[in-house]
Amino acid sequence: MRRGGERYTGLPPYMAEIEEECSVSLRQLMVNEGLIPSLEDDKKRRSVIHMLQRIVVRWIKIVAWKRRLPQHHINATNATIIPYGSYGLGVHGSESDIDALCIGPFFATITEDFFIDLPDLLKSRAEVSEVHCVKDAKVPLIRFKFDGILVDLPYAQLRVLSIPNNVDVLNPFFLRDIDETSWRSLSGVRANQCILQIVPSVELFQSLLRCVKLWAKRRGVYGNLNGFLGGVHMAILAAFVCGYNPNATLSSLVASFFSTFAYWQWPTPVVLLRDAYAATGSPPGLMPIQLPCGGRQYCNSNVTRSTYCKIMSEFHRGHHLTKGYLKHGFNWNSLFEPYPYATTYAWFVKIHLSASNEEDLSDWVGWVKSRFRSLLIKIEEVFGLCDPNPTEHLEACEKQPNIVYYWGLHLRTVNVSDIESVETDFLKNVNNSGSFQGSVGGIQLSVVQASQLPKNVECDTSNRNNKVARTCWRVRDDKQCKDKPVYSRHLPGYVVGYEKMNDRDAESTDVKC
Ligand SMILES: Nc1ncnc2c1ncn2[C@@H]1O[C@H](COP(=O)(O)OP(=O)(O)OP(=O)(O)O)[C@@H](O)[C@H]1O
Ligand SMILES: [Mg+2]
Ligand SMILES: [Mg+2]
Repeated sequence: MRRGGERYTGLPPYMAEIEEECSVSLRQLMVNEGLIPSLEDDKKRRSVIHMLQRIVVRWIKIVAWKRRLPQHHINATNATIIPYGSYGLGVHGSESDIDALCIGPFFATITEDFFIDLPDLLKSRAEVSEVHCVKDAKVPLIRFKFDGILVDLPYAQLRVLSIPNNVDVLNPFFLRDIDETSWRSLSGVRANQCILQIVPSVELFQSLLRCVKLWAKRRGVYGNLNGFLGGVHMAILAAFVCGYNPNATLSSLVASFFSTFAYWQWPTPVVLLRDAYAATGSPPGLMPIQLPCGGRQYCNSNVTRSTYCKIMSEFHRGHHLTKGYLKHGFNWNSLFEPYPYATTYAWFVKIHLSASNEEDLSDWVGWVKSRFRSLLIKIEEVFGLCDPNPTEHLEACEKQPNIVYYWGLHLRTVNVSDIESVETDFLKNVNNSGSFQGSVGGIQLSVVQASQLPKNVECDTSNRNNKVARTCWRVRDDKQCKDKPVYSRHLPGYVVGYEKMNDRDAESTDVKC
C-alpha cells in the first residue's frame, strides 16, 4: 500500500513514481481548493447530528404519549437519525447540506406526527431557523438550518415499536410492510451503504468523488434541477469506476472516469449491482443510472437533449485533458477551469425571479426551479440547444430580493420576441402544476446578448445558497453598490460575502474575478 491507500499498480518503477507524483499534486489541489472540510467543521456537523438525534427521541416520546401508548411502551420507544447523501459518504464540502433520514416507529405517521409535531419542536430551538415542510416531493422532507448548516430531513416509518440507533436498513426484518414513501426515503441510505461496501477503497472513492464533483461544478454540469448530474449520480459513476479499477491510483481513477463515460453507450444504464438489473423494459431517460439499493430503482434525472450534449462534451474534454496525465508537463488545473460562458455563447435567456422578501424568494425560487426542466424543453423547442448555467446572480441594487440566471443559447442569431411564447408557456406550467403554498413571486424572461451579462458572469462562487438552491452558486452584480466583496479563502475570485464600505473605498474598488 502507498500513500492515501493507493496500491501497487504493476507499472515500471519510474512510471509508478510519476503516477505517485501526479496523485500527490491532485491531492494538493484538493487541499488548496478547500475540498477537505476542517476538523472544526466536522465537529460542528457531528454535533448537529447528535442534537438532532436528541430532538427526534424527545419528539417520539411526545408522540407516544399523545397516542396514549402504555408507559412501558413510551419508555421503550425510540427514533433515530441516519446521515446519508454526501455527508454520509464522507465527501461533503464546508458548504454542503446535511442529508439525514429520521426513522420512526409504527405509530408515528408522516402526515400527523412528522410534519406537525417535529417542526414545532425544531422551531422552539434557538439554533434552528427557516423550517420548511416539503410535503409534495417524491421524498418528502423537513428542510431547515441548524447552526447555519442546511439540513434535509426525510422520514421513514418502520413497523416496530423502537428503532435501534444503529438500525440495519438492509435487514429485511425492518423493511417488511413499509409504505412506498418510507421505502423511497430509505433508498438514499441503502444506496450509500451499498456504495461504501462495493468500492475497493473508500478513501480513493471519496477522493475521486470530491475531484469529479469539483470538475462538474466548475464546468457547469452539476445540479439535477438544471438537468445535469446531481451528487447521487456522480457518486454512482465514481463508484462504478472504482469497482472496475481495484488497483488504481487517484490520478488513474480520474483519467479512467473520463475515458469510461466519454465513450459510454447511453442509454445503456450504469449499474453497480449487476444482478439487480434485468433487461426488462427500457431504463428511463437519456442517461439512466441505477440506484444501488435493490428494487431496480433509477436515480431521478432531468437530463434533456441540451444537457446531455453538454455533459458528453465535458466528459470528452475531461478525457482529452487527462489521457496524457503521465506525460511531462501535465497539470491538473486545466481540468477544473471554470466554463467560459461569456465567450462561448452570443445570446442568453435571462430568467429573473423576484419576491417581496428573502423568505418568500427562497420558497418561490425553489418552486420555480422544480419546474426548470419544462422551461428547458420549451427553450429547446424555440431556440434549439441551451446551456442552463446553474450559477445564480443577485441584482443587488434592485429594490426587490431577486435571483437571476443566464442560460446560454447555441444560436448565433435569435429572434428576441420568441421569448414571449416561452414565458407564457412557462408561467402556465408554474401556475398550473401542483400546489405552491407560498406567496407567488415574479418571473420575467428575456433574451440578452453576451455583452449585457454582468461582468462577473464567469465566476461560479463557492458561496452555497440557502435552503432552496442547494446545487447553485451565487454571484452578486454590485457594479453600482457600495459593499465590498469578500472572496473565498480557497477560491480566489469567488465571492463569499459582502462587507460594508465607506464611500471613498467604494469609488476605488471594482468587483474582480
Ligand atoms: N435525483 C435523485 N435520484 C435519486 N435519489 C436522489 C436524487 N437526488 C437526491 N437523491 C438522494 O438524496 C441524497 C442527497 O442528495 P443531495 O442532492 O443532497 O446530494 P449529495 O450527494 O448530498 O450532494 P451535495 O454535496 O451536493 O449535497 C442522495 O445521496 C440520494 O440518496
Ligand atoms: Mg447533500
Ligand atoms: Mg440534500
